[in-house]
Amino acid sequence: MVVKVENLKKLYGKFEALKGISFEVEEGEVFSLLGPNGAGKTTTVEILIGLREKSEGKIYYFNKEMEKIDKKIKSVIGVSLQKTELFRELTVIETLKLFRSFYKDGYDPYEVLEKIELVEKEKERVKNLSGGQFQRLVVGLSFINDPKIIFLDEPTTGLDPQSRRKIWDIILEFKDKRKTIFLTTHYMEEAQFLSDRVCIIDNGEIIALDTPQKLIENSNLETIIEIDGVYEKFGKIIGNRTLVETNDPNSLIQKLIENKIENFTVRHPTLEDVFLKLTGKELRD
Ligand SMILES: Nc1ncnc2c1ncn2[C@@H]1O[C@H](COP(=O)(O)OP(=O)(O)OP(=O)(O)O)[C@@H](O)[C@H]1O
Repeated sequence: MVVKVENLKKLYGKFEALKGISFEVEEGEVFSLLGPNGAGKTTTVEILIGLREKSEGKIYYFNKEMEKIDKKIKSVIGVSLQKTELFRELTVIETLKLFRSFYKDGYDPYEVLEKIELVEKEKERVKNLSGGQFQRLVVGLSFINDPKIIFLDEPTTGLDPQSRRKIWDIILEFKDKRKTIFLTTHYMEEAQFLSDRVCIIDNGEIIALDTPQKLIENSNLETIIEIDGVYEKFGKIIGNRTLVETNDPNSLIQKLIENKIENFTVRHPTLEDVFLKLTGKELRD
């Protein structure tokens, strides 16, 4: 086991942001915390990397309990935070070299430059990078010390699909190297695609934890029909769509057609449907 938490609690004043969560992260897995805004994902990550104090509970790294996250542990973890600030006037390569200089061991900055596909931007100032390029640089910095475990807190939030895909490729490369990745995201398709196990968190509590496939199987959801438009008598209304869960799609489709409803898609359930079933809420923003 790489990281384990037991009954982790965090209070901000009287507000309980984490209500006693427990989980274990195994070596070489992509473990995702999936939950909506405010679920407690950043709080969890920042406690695990030693940026915030826990209120209660136990944290273990490599089977050893840690009262404080010490320097030794910090040297084997990599971190990409949501609101990372970099020196805007430095160039990309200067930034990589600077961060590399903080550690004894690690990657050659030029190798990282290649991995994050910013070779053409080597001499560009950080302030001139696009959102996706900046985020790739942040992810690159998270593994410059060749860490054993990498924490990526919502690394793709706000990025376009192509930039998101590039970050996914970097994450998959880590995975191939058997690195342990602790990812937080509120994109269910990201969690579903990248993760070995997903921990669904809402309001500071874990509501499910398993492989994406098992989470879907155990939800007993069968077929989902998504109708364009609001039809309360058929299912749950999500924005301007209606979601219907059914184990008899054929008769439902017939019913829809009889009601002159033709704009719908039939699909397999996703983690988003699991989340909706467990919480009654949508995962999306
Ligand atoms: N420093 C703080 N003081 C008071 N409340 C806080 C503080 N930081 C976070 N919170 C609250 O704790 C809860 C969990 O926040 P957290 O940032 O961990 O959620 P999150 O799942 O990471 O959400 P997001 O995706 O928006 O970052 C939220 O209700 C948030 O408002």
